[in-house]
Amino acid sequence: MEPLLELSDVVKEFSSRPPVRPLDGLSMVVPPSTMIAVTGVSGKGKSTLLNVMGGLLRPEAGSVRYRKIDLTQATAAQIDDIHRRGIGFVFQTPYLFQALTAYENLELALRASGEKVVRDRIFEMLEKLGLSERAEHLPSALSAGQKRRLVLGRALLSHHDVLLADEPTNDLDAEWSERVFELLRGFCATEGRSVVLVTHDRSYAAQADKVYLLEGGKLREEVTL
Ligand SMILES: Nc1ncnc2c1ncn2[C@@H]1O[C@H](COP(=O)(O)OP(=O)(O)OP(=O)(O)O)[C@@H](O)[C@H]1O
Repeated sequence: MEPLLELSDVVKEFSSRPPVRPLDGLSMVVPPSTMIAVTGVSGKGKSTLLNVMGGLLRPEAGSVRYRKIDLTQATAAQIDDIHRRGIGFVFQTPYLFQALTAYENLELALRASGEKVVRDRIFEMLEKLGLSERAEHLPSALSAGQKRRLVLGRALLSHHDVLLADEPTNDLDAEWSERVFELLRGFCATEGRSVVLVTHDRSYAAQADKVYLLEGGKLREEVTL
C-alpha cells in the first residue's frame, strides 16, 4: 500500500546562534492504518518533526511527500487544501475558539473539513470525551484536561488521513490518557487513517504499532515487546 506520508533525508536547521539542527538526514514512512509514536528527550526535535511532516515548517533539504505532493515544493493553496482533509494537528498548546462553546468548537471542526454537521455525532464525541455536561461551556470555563480532550475531539471529527498529535495526553491522568489512546486507535482503524503521536512517555509510546526514538536528528526504530 502507498504510504500516506514519506520523509526522505530531511534536514531542518534553525539559524539561531549557535545554529540548531534538530532533523539531520531523517527519513520516515507513515503507512495507512498505523499508529506511530515518536519519543525522545526534551528539545531533540519532536515538535519540529511534526511541523515539518505537516508542511508548517519548510526543511532546508530533503522531501516530505503527502501522497504524491511534495510539501516542501507545494503552494500555499495546496497546503491549505491538505490541512482541510489530509493532515490534521493536535498541537501541544490546545488552541480553541474562545468565543464558542464546546459544542460549537466541535461543530466548526465538522464545517471546516466539509463534513455534514450532525448534532448526534457531536454529542457522541462529547460523550466519549466525558464532556457531555460541558457542551454549552466556553473554553475559559474548562479545566486544562477538558480543553485538551476538546481539542482532540475536534481533530477526531475532522476526518483527516493523518493526524499529527503533539503530546496529546499532557494534562490528563492515567485513565484519560488510556482512553485518549483508544480513541486515537479507533481513528486508525477507520478508512486507512494513521496517527503520528509525539510523547515523552515511553510506556504510553510502547502501545503504538511502531515506536521511534528521535536522537541525533534521526529516527531509530524501537523494538516493542
Ligand atoms: N524557531 C526556532 N528557532 C531556533 N531554535 C528553535 C526553534 N524552534 C525550535 N528550536 C530548537 O530546536 C530544538 C528542537 O525543538 P522541539 O520543540 O522540536 O523539541 P521537542 O523534542 O519537541 O521538545 P519538547 O519535548 O520539550 O517539546 C530545540 O533545541 C529548540 O530550542
